Amino acid sequence: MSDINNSVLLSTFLNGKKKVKIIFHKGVLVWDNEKPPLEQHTIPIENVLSVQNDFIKERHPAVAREVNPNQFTIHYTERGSDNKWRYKHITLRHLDSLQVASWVKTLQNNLAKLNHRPKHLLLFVNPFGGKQNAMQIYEKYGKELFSVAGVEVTVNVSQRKDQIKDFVLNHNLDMFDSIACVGGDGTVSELFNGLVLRECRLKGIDPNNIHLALPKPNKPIGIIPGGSTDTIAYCLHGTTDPTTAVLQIIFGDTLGLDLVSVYDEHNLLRLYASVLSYGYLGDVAYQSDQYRWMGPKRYDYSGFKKLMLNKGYQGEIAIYTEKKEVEADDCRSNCQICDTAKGDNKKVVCKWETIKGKFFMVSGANITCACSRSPQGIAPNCHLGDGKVNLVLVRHTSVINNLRLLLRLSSQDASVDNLPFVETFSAREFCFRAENGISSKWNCDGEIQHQTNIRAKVRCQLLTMFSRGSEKVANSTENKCWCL
Ligand SMILES: Nc1ncnc2c1ncn2[C@@H]1O[C@H](COP(=O)(O)OP(=O)(O)OP(=O)(O)O)[C@@H](O)[C@H]1O
Repeated sequence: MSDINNSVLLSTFLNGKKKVKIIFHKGVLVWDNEKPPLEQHTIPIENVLSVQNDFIKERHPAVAREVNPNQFTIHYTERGSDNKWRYKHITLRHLDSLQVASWVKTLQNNLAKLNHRPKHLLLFVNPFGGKQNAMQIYEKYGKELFSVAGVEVTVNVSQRKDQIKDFVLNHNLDMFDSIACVGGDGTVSELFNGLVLRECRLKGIDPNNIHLALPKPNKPIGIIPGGSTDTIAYCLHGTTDPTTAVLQIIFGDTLGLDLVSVYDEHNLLRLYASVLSYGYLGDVAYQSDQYRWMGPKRYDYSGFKKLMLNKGYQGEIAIYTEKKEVEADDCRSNCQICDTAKGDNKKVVCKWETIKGKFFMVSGANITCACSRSPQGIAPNCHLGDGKVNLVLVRHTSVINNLRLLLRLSSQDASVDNLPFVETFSAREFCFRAENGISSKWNCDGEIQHQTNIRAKVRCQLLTMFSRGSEKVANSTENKCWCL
């Protein structure tokens, strides 16, 4: 770090025919600083992907490429106000090749110090989810950027459901320093379920024992959205923009994401990262899977049908909590609450509380569950890594109230928690038991879970995710839908 602070460079280069005065000082590149603020560029080295000498253009392909000693390119990124990161580059020329060499060497040395950046990435691609274009997403948005940043990518295209999970469980992953996937929430879920079970196996921990701490997978995980809703990616990065997701992996910065382990009476059923939902959303997931050929529109179709049916489910919910009221704090980049939870080893005193009733929907949200169609999500105050879920209970009422709920879910500003038939509780664990013999399915990160009576426990920051987090965005013009 001290070297970064000590290097100072100041030169005037040519960019095309334009003169560019550029300074590198205290790890920050600044150019165009004589221009109005909006046209200036201030790029910390952490936002630079690479710095490369250019090559002299060869007339014949058989001739080996020769380095141009008078020209180099800085590949860098800038963040827009909409949480989207953009890739840019600037080519700089100088008659004095020593100037060029000095800039390239200094910047490359500074970049080399960012040794948390991935170098060998294992990338899973699910060609089945979303619009079935995950491979095209990688080719279009990922391939070139990874190459510019010097990340060696090994692509593994999944051939069947659960293949990603089986692969990470059974293969040696030592040659990779990081793992990512192109897919939706179901693909991410396969990946982390496999990684946690792998770690349990390696450390001899019984994953079915709810009382044991689950081991953290030892590699950071990246997500490039390629599914239908992509809630996990949206909640991490504040957007489902694929370029942004690729850049989050390249930057190498991470944050801790809670996972929730779900059990029946005897065994671990699975771990989830976004939401475990019973009633309406469980029914929608169950039915919409039969309409997968419709693509993402299947959720709108099944969602509307289930909304009009207005089924209610009798059940008993027990929550384990030290304070059931939810604090109204957003989780953004460098979240203080998640930061505190990370290093917090002190035992909290919790107690069980029971709630009974007839519910339209019961959801244990591990993250806000925001997505482009539901900018606030079902649990707007939920944190990525605070060790708690927000349990959102929607009482069974009228179709009109269900409509109000769904309008709130698709609203940019209003949230569901102040509707009179919605209660939200903060919990570290929860149990659900169906009553009266009529039951729904559980929707677990978009996958159907058939067991009805379950117990769920939050595992604080079990995953290390590639992301710099998100900032609040003022307005969104994206589509709204009926279901979520
Ligand atoms: N090659 C494959 N063939 C069939 N299914 C697959 C394959 N690879 C993965 N899967 C499964 O595909 C399912 C759907 O994938 P995914 O969840 O990524 O997409 P989605 O459901 O469209 O998106 P989202 O969950 O974000 O709404 C997952 O259950 C995953 O396990």
